[in-house]
Amino acid sequence: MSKKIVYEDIQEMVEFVQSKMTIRPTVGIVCGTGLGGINEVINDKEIVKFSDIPNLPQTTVTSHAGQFVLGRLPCGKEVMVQQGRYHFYEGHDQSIIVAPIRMMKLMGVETLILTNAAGGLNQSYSIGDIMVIKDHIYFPGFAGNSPLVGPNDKRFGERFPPIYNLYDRELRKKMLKCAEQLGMDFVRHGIYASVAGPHYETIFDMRFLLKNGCDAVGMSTSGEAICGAHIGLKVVAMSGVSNKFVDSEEVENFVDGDEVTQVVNNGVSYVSKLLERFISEL
Ligand SMILES: O=P(O)(O)O[C@@H]1C[C@H](O)[C@@H](CO)O1
Ligand SMILES: Nc1nc2[nH]cnc2c(=O)[nH]1
Repeated sequence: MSKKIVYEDIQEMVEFVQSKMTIRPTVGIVCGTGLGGINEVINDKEIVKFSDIPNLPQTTVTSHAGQFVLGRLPCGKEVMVQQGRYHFYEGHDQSIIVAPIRMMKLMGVETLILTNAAGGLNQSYSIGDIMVIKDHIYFPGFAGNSPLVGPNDKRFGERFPPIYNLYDRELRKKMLKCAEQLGMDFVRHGIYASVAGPHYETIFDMRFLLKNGCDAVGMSTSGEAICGAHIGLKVVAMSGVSNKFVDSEEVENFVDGDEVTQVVNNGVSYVSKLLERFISEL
């Protein structure tokens, strides 16, 4: 387990990044597996690798680049893109997983957009659909693995943050409206089950999640969202559906890691189009 990152560490990281960058972002984007496409439309790019920033380890997931890209979208908004994230299953302390979110806040970000690759549970979903996250069930949090466990530093936020409207209602409405305007009828609105991984689910895991109202399942996002709300960011999140639950005991497997990246890569242009429109309307 890596060391715990405290407020002063985040300040040091932000000072380092700001000493090298001229962009002052108001929107933060976390790119999930295969969802780095927004970078292609960013102008005036400034890039810093996680491994160059004090206190941050490199990500261990091959499809996650491990860098921040700062720059300007065609609409003029300045953004900070986290290309690659830390996952709980990599063995990181929770404070590492959420450190980039806390950095974003100290750098001036107001709106946080989280993306991920997820398995579709809802049988009306298709591979390649995008799901705007309405709410989540955060299983690691139930089991005592919230990023907010431990001494609370008030500079990050209050001890008992209410998260009733975690995935901000107004932002979700705006995102869904943008999807409609763009004619993206494959954009859904559903419930994300966040599990620890790294193993995928058994048939009965999937049946349990589905019965309890979950539409998609993945291994990230919820802790980052909670941490974002704790520190005062407005949060919106979406999943790219990379595979689909097949409820049959005859099927050998319904998901494989390489396929997840491949499928999401194919849908990237849609995700970045949607994000570009959404950010231009913030
Ligand atoms: O970072 P995300 O949530 O997109 O990554 C998902 C979850 C696992 O890392 C991996 C499993 O397929 O993809
Ligand atoms: N836990 C989990 N994570 C995923 N990420 C992409 N697909 C899946 C899936 O089916 N299950």
